[in-house]
Amino acid sequence: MFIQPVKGVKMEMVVPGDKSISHRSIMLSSIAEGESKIYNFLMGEDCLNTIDCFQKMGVEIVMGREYIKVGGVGLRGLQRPEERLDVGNSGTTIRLLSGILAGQNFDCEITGDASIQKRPMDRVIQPLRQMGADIYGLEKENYAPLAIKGKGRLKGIHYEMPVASAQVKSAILLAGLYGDGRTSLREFQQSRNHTELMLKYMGGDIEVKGLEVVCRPVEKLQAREIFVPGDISSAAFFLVLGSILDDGEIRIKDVGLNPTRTGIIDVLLQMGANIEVMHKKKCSGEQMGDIRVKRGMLRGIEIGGEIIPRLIDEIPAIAVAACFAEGTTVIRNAEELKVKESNRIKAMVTELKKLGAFIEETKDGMMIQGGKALRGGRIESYQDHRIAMSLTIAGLASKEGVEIDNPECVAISFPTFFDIVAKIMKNK
Ligand SMILES: O=C(O)C1=C[C@@H](OP(=O)(O)O)[C@@H](O)[C@H](O)C1
Ligand SMILES: C=C(OP(=O)(O)O)C(=O)O
Repeated sequence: MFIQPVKGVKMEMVVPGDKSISHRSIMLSSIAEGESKIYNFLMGEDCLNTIDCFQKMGVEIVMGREYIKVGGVGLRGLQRPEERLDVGNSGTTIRLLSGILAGQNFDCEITGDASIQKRPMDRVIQPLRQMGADIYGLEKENYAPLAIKGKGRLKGIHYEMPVASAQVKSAILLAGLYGDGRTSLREFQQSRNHTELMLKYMGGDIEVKGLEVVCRPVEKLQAREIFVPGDISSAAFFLVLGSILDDGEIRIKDVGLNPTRTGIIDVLLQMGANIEVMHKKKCSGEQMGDIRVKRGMLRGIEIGGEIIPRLIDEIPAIAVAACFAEGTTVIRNAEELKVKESNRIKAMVTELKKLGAFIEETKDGMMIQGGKALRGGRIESYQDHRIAMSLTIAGLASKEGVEIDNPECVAISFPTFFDIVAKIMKNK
């Protein structure tokens, strides 16, 4: 697919529903009691795989035009799937679902695509085993496919988290619903808290004290209406584009603004971007609002430490912004990027170099010397949606455009991405 360069953009857009919240909405509604309605659910491949897993466990999930209807079966109502569950490309699905499956009364197996089978699962296996779960890699220790022999009831534990990961935290909290008492954990750094917020919204017993989260089992979760805000991780590509094009203004409506996710806005503002957040409101326990971005004179900054979990998925897009910023940008403490859908540090460094960027890999991140225009060229997506979309933004802002191999992976989190890009290229 060829991405042609554009000079400017003036448009208002919406981005699809938040991926993290969409996954959780299906999981929690499935084990709640009663019928939930989910509005603005992300119809991306990852979230559709979550739906498929729960349908295979007997949950009735109906996709309507306006909302998705989930017939909650209660905490004890899931049925043993007749076949191996398949999460496709979705790390969130396999890790969160492991927590739920560990507490069931049946055995099952769960797997995913080639990328999932290379991603570390010991981070959930270890705490779940401490809770008494019987979970192991079927072919290779600590990797999918996983076998989970349901224990019915788990032990409440306290867990000190060695990685900043919302997926690990969520797996423990979801397993905690099946615990014999209090389950608690302390985060190493604050990660996204959608599981805590949604559990609370549906009647769960969750207490948060700083970096400590405590979960106690409840008799039931209550079905609710859930409105999923736009995904700030999808908006991020256009926040970067609006900041680096010569002439432009982009407004993105109804974007999730949960403070555990807004690191991208903080970083772009610190780089000198012209961003304004408006019309803030709260919806189903989550914050949202509109964002407006115009060109800013970006400068390089240092990014590392506690902000990393608040922008972990946006680092590929930030690397593109850094190419257009005067001076040096250094990204540190981002080792987690090496175990995502692809090694995102290596992927961005290799591909941006092909476009003419001055960028080097470091042991835990990258260093970018910005301020010179990107030439353009032919690049590879590594079948990783965030890489494909970040490099598309680089292409739109480049001198000669880019040819992207394997762009279809954007459907994992942002199926309408290239429709928006096509509009931008048409209106250039
Ligand atoms: O909990 C979630 O929904 C997610 C958590 C993050 O992963 P980690 O928990 O591995 O950091 C993030 O990268 C992923 O896209 C979604
Ligand atoms: C890392 C991601 O997702 P997951 O871990 O769910 O595959 C992502 O969407 O960037």
